[in-house]
Amino acid sequence: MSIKYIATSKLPTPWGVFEMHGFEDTTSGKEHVALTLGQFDSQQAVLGRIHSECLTGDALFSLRCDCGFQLQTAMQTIAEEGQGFILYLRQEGRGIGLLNKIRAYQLQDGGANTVEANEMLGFEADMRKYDMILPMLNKIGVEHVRLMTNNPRKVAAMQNVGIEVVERVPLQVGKNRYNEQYLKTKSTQLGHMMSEVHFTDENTSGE
Ligand SMILES: Nc1nc2c(ncn2[C@@H]2O[C@H](COP(=O)(O)OP(=O)(O)OP(=O)(O)O)[C@@H](O)[C@H]2O)c(=O)[nH]1
Repeated sequence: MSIKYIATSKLPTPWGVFEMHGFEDTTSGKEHVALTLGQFDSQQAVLGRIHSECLTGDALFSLRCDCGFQLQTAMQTIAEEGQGFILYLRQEGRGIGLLNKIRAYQLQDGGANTVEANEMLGFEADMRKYDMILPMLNKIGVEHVRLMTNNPRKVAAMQNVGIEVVERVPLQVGKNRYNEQYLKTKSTQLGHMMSEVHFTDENTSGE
């Protein structure tokens, strides 16, 4: 994998004006994005998130997952703090791609859970890789992180490439009647650290 920095622009959002840095994985052709807000001191632990692409949740308002809620909450929290970053990684569907995720959703409509559906299609439950994060974090000047995630694999992935995770900040938002089973499976089979009590039930009664 070889990550090439391409360009930086402003990205005005409802939560603040972020800087958007574009990167290309010249081996796979995948295009990744880092959003930053504020100036970083390399000695300081910066609030941040690694977010994997979820077209359905991030852009199409899907209630099948918690992705869109997590992305929005992370951007809002960074804006409130006045500083932080998001690495938006183009590994849709935990790395199986959008069309395979739709195949997996079809199987889930028939009763499989999110892990079983991946396996029925011949994939591992989680195919994501995180090798791109080091060159991206180097470019935006981050060495120490307070990571917003419930996923211990992301904490390990950062530490594996030499980035210190000073603190894991839980990000439990967006529970609703459509994703309850999905969140439960993430917790019981994918190792996500989630406690029922901290879920917020947002605008998603589904009535
Ligand atoms: N294969 C598959 N992928 C899914 C499904 N639901 C969501 N996803 C993908 O799961 C990934 C979730 O990414 P993140 O929110 O960054 O990561 P996470 O593992 O949930 O960890 P957190 O940091 O706690 O949110 C995205 O790539 C989604 O497209 C599903 O049912 N099947």
